Amino acid sequence: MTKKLIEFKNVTKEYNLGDVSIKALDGVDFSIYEGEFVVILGASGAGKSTILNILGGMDLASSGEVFVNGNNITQYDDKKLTTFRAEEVGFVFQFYNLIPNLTALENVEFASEVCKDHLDAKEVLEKVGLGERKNNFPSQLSGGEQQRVAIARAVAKNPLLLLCDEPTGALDYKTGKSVLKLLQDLNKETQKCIVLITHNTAIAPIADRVIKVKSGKIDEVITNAETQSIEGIEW
Ligand SMILES: Nc1ncnc2c1ncn2[C@@H]1O[C@H](COP(=O)(O)OP(=O)(O)OP(=O)(O)O)[C@@H](O)[C@H]1O
Repeated sequence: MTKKLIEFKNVTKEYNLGDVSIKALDGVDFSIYEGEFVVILGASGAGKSTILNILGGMDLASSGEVFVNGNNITQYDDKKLTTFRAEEVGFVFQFYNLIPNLTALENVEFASEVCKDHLDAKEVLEKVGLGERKNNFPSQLSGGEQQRVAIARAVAKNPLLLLCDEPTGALDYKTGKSVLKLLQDLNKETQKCIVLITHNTAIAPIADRVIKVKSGKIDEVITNAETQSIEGIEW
């Protein structure tokens, strides 16, 4: 049986703003297995980013437990969380957050070289189709190319999982699709677990499973019997 990689157990998150308390997550339970491509889907404000931030060790749950690869990360101290973020999780955000005065290759190396089992930065850049552009600075690359560098940077760490927060949010339709295809291909080729959050229901069929979030709760979990290639999906 496939191994459970991620488990959320009754996770809550409350933000206290003066007298007002906002329940961003209200008893969230789900599991994600090794090698899965999972889409977390929900409307704006549903709690998607909060889930991803807690899963990536960037935010702390108010209560509940989060297991990653068998370890309860809610019990980690700051030092352990820093190592977890640096080595176990690859992040891809809507805005690529590349370092402007480093080349594409240097951006990838900078992030990965601190990791024990990192991959060869040049090879990963080639894999995302940017071998020829390795000496370019971010400002010399298009948005889609910058996002590919950001994906290479995340992949080169050889992390346990990739967390992608609206990775196509700043891209046009066609470029966004090619970035999703890259993620889908990477998942198929390397079996690296990918968790991608989006509000775009159209892309749900590319995932092995879809976790729907609504008002801080899990609304529904859908298993796609067959995943669809992004090329065949229009929206
Ligand atoms: N730092 C914060 N302080 C206060 N409230 C917050 C904070 N972060 C998130 N929230 C609230 O928690 C709820 C869930 O937010 P979250 O960002 O997780 O939603 P989302 O599904 O990712 O939305 P979007 O698609 O718009 O990014 C929202 O009501 C939001 O206003």
